[in-house]
Amino acid sequence: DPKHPLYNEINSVIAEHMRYADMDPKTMEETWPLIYEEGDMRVYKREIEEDGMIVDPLKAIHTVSGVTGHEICHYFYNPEVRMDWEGTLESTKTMEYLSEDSLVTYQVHKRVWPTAQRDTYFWSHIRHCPSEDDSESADYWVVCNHSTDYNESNCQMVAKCVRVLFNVALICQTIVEPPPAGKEISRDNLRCRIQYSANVNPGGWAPASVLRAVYKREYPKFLKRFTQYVIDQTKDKPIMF
Ligand SMILES: Cc1cccc(-c2n[nH]cc2-c2ccc(F)c(-c3ccc(S(=O)(=O)CCO)cc3)c2)n1
Repeated sequence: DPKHPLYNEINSVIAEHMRYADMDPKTMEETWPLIYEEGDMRVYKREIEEDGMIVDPLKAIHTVSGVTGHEICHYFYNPEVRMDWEGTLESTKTMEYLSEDSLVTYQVHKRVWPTAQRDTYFWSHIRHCPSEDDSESADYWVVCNHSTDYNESNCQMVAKCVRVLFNVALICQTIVEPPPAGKEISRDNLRCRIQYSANVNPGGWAPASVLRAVYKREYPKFLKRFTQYVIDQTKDKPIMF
C-alpha cells in the first residue's frame, strides 16, 4: 500500500537508476565521452539538446577511501547539512517529510551570469539496497533527488527564478579490505565506490556554451567538496555500515 502519495513514483525512479548501477569505466568510455579526470574521479557527459534546451546527461564515477556508502548517502540526503557542502546554493528549505526516508525540498541556486537565477523543487529519497542472498548483486546505498510539483502551491517561491527540472542519483557501494585476523575493521580498510548521475534541464533561456562551461566546472568541484566534507565529518566518528 502506498505509504504516501509519491511512494509509487519514487519506487519506479529508484528502480530505473538501479538498472544502470555498476557501469564499469571501460563500458562507460565506449558510450560516454570522458570530460574530466582527476585521481579516482572520472566525469562523463553526453551532449543532448531537447527542443533547443541543453539536457546533457552527466555521470561521474569516484572512489573515496575511509568512508562507507551509508555515510556518503546519509550526508547527501540530510537537508540540515546541505548548506555546509553545496557551494552553488543560495537557500534550501525542507517543505515536507513524507516519511523518514523521503522528503520534499525547495532550493534556490546561486545565479550564474548571464543566465537568470534557478530554483529547484524536488523529492529526495534514501534507500539501502542489500545484496540478495545469492550474493551475485552488490550491496548499495542510494539517494535520489527528483523534481516534482507535489504540493507546490504550499511553497513560497522566490520571484524571477527559472525552475530547473532534474533527476539526480547517488549510488554507493562499500568495499571492505578485511583487516588482519582478530582486528576490528578501521576506516583504513574502507573504500566507497560512488556513481553520481545527473539529468538537469536548466529551463528557460540559457546559452549552451555558458551552461556547458558551468557544468564542466561545477560538477567536479561539487563532488570533490562533498566527498571531502563527508571524510571530515566522519573521521573521528564510529563507522556507519
Ligand atoms: C553542482 C552544480 C553542477 C552544475 C551546475 C551548478 C550550478 N551552479 N549554479 C547554479 C547551479 C545549479 C543549477 C541548477 C541545478 F539544478 C543545480 C543542481 C546541482 C546539484 C543538485 S544535487 O541534487 O546533486 C544536490 C542537491 O542540491 C541539484 C541541482 C545546480 N552546480
